[in-house]
Amino acid sequence: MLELDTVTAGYDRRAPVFRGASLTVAPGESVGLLGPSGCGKSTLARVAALLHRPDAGRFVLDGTEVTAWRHRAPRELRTAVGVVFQQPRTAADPRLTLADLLVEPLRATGRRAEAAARLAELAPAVGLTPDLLGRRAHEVSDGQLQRACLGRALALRPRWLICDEMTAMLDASTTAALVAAVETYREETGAGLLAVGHDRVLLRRWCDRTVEWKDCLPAEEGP
Ligand SMILES: Nc1ncnc2c1ncn2[C@@H]1O[C@H](COP(=O)(O)OP(=O)(O)OP(=O)(O)O)[C@@H](O)[C@H]1O
Repeated sequence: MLELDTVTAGYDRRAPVFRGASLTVAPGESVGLLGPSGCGKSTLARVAALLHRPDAGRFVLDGTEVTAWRHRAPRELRTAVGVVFQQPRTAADPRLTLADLLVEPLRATGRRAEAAARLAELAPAVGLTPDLLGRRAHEVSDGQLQRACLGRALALRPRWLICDEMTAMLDASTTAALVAAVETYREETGAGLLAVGHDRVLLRRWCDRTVEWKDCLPAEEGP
């Protein structure tokens, strides 16, 4: 279970972006989080991806309360969550070839020996042909780079996947291919998904249920 319970977070403790947001995703479930631009969806997604420490509230992942974020988070929690962002250009190290990008998490966790075998599975799973694997970020399209970023997120076989506007800048066919790659992975592994975005039609079609941002927040005080 992924449980965000009355979380307050932002970038200035005196003026948080949101207060008291709650959201739960069951194992194997896919939840789409919809809301207006700037409300804080990405910030909440980053809390769930162990990338942003909240100011208050609880985050419980598979029964373990998270008390440390980013590099301080225990490895078994960090590797349980894969994350894909909107902008592959800012999320990918430009020095790496797509092949190295795909298996970067294996190298970072001391599992270099598994890299070749995992690469052979990941590249076709995200639709990257062998000719693309030797190229660097500046030599591929946004869609091709985003495929590599999705592959990287799947490299350690996470139990949870967080897709923050993963397809916002992609065309319809690349969007469909990336959604299909996520769903194939989920069918194989039973992973849960939190997909954040504005595209109501896409998220309703993709996810088991969608949640409106306002429904994550506490009901307003009565008059
Ligand atoms: N690193 C940061 N430092 C300071 N403020 C930030 C930072 N990142 C985001 N913000 C601000 O926090 C607020 C919420 O941003 P966030 O990206 O979480 O919203 P969002 O709902 O995901 O928006 P969008 O749908 O446009 O991506 C915005 O006002 C934004 O300007």
